[in-house]
Amino acid sequence: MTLAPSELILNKDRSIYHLHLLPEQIADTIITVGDPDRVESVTKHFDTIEFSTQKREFKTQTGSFKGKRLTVISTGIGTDNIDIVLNELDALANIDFETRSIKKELISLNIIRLGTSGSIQQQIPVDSILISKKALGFDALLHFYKNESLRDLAFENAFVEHTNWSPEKSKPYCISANQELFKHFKEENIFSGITATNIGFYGPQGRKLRLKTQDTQMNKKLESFSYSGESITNLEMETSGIYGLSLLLGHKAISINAILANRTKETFSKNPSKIVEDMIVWALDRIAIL
Ligand SMILES: O=P(O)(O)O[C@H]1O[C@H](CO)[C@@H](O)[C@H]1O
Ligand SMILES: O=c1cc[nH]c(=O)[nH]1
Repeated sequence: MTLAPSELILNKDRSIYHLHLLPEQIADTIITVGDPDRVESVTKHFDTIEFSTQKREFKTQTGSFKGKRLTVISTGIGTDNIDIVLNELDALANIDFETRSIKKELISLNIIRLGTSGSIQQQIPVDSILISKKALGFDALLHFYKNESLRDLAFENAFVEHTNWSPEKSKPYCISANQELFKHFKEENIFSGITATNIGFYGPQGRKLRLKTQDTQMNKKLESFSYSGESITNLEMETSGIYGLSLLLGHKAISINAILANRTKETFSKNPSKIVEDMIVWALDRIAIL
């Protein structure tokens, strides 16, 4: 099947539409960060940088760390951007841009998010690092793809019942991390749990400045929810989309976050850049031996 110009969109230089990348410019292991400025916070540790580009919020650098070729890309904020980044990275790896057709041999990328997040459990303090064992998506991204076989429907239904989830919102979807990557990164001093991915930073994460939220008890309900001994630990805005699309496309994904806020204790890190740097340094050493 040939992909039409309206579906697989290439720029004049044959790069993919939003990311502005050519297939040979990405590595098989990709680090995603939300903030474009965080790309260089990662690549400043590299031995060499072979390539840099930026279009909109999507900044990319490919280089080498301890002999391993890595690409670091910023996604900006939200799962709407994750739709673009994951589909375009997959196209770079698995679509032949000359014939505009899907390759016979598909590549599986390692996708590692190094993000920031807010904890909703007392015992997960600011300035800690957390790996997402599962993601619970409050965004609607995955509902636009055929996805039933990937989801933990029993978990989702228990959560909807516990929270009395409004039918006006999209149904939360629950997706697991890649188990191999989860085991590779999990360590004693690193927290793990279920990450809720939200479609906003304020109302959708229960923050109240001037506007009232639809359910003022939502964060308390998230904190008290437990299913098969597992709890929701933290809130951010990309992991569910990364886990869902990676599984659908045959890539391996893990999301690691520096905890900047503790919503239960109403605290925020006094030095957020330090824990983000600590996370980067720790994660790079684990990524180098993947
Ligand atoms: O720091 P990043 O990776 O952007 O992650 C978190 O920070 C942003 C909100 O401040 C959202 O993208 C959220 O997921
Ligand atoms: O509370 C927080 C902190 C960082 N990122 C989020 O999305 N929420």
